[in-house]
Amino acid sequence: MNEIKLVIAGPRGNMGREAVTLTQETEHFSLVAVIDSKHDGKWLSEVDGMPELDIPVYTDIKQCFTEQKPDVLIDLTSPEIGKIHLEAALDHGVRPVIGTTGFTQEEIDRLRTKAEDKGIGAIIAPNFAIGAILMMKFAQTAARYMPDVEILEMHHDRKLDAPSGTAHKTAQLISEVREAKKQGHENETEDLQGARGADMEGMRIHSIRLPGLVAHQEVIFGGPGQTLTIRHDSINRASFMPGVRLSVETVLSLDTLVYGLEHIIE
Ligand SMILES: NC(=O)c1ccc[n+]([C@@H]2O[C@H](COP(=O)([O-])OP(=O)(O)OC[C@H]3O[C@@H](n4cnc5c(N)ncnc54)[C@H](O)[C@@H]3O)[C@@H](O)[C@H]2O)c1
Ligand SMILES: O=C(O)C1=N[C@H](C(=O)O)CCC1
Repeated sequence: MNEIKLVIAGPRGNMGREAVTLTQETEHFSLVAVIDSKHDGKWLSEVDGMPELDIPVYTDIKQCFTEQKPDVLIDLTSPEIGKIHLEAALDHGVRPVIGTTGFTQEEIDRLRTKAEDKGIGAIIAPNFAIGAILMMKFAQTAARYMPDVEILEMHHDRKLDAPSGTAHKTAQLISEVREAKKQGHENETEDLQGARGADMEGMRIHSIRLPGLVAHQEVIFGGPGQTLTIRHDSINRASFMPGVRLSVETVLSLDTLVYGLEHIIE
């Protein structure tokens, strides 16, 4: 396979560190620069706790793209910054692989049009773990037969966004196969605000944040006399790296924006 020149945004984070390791362990991946919120002009090796790599650190993504001309950007920063970086990548003809969440459908549609106008691929992946993609696919299938469903997502307590991108995507996939439906008792009340969770087309989404967790989700279906629970657990961030690698390799041959790895692992 040809060498792929990569830039990682957020290299000091939990995911960014794993991604830096991935680039070092993958023969055809060449990490040419990283984008950090500080340490501009340093080498990665000069940043506390980072590996001994002579890779330049930039704080200005545009400067980075102009000087390094990477093929692919991997963004693992925050929902707010991920959006800005995706747009900057498209503007510079760099193919973005975005791991951050929080994109609205309108934003996705607009960015897809932009990617298509430029004729380059882009991937937004709310969850890179293959098991999580399967959980979502299985949940979509189950919802055709058991439309009463609640989603329980559980993450570490450093997570900024709620509900998780995965829960949101799961609800969206389920809504493609089931009619909107109010669940629970028609006269139910919330004596404590939020007790019934968020409401998406009648599906309830509950977000748990605790130290010790990484990323977990249960999709619980209920029908007369039975329940079905589909559960996925990421027990460490290495679980996301095969999906990151697949995304980088796939985005090169796309000419549109793909939202969700379920479109890639058919
Ligand atoms: N898609 C997935 O499978 C998946 C998996 C895990 C996490 N995530 C998402 O990825 C993101 C990162 O997760 P994490 O656990 O590594 O978080 P983290 O807080 O450990 O790391 C985020 C890093 O981004 C850096 N950063 C912030 N602003 C920046 C900027 N302007 N430029 C460059 N770097 C900047 C921070 O300094 C930090 O080092 C989150 O949005 C999270 O929800 C996605
Ligand atoms: O750690 C996080 O933050 C994660 N976010 C993703 C989400 O919002 O769905 C899933 C993987 C971990």
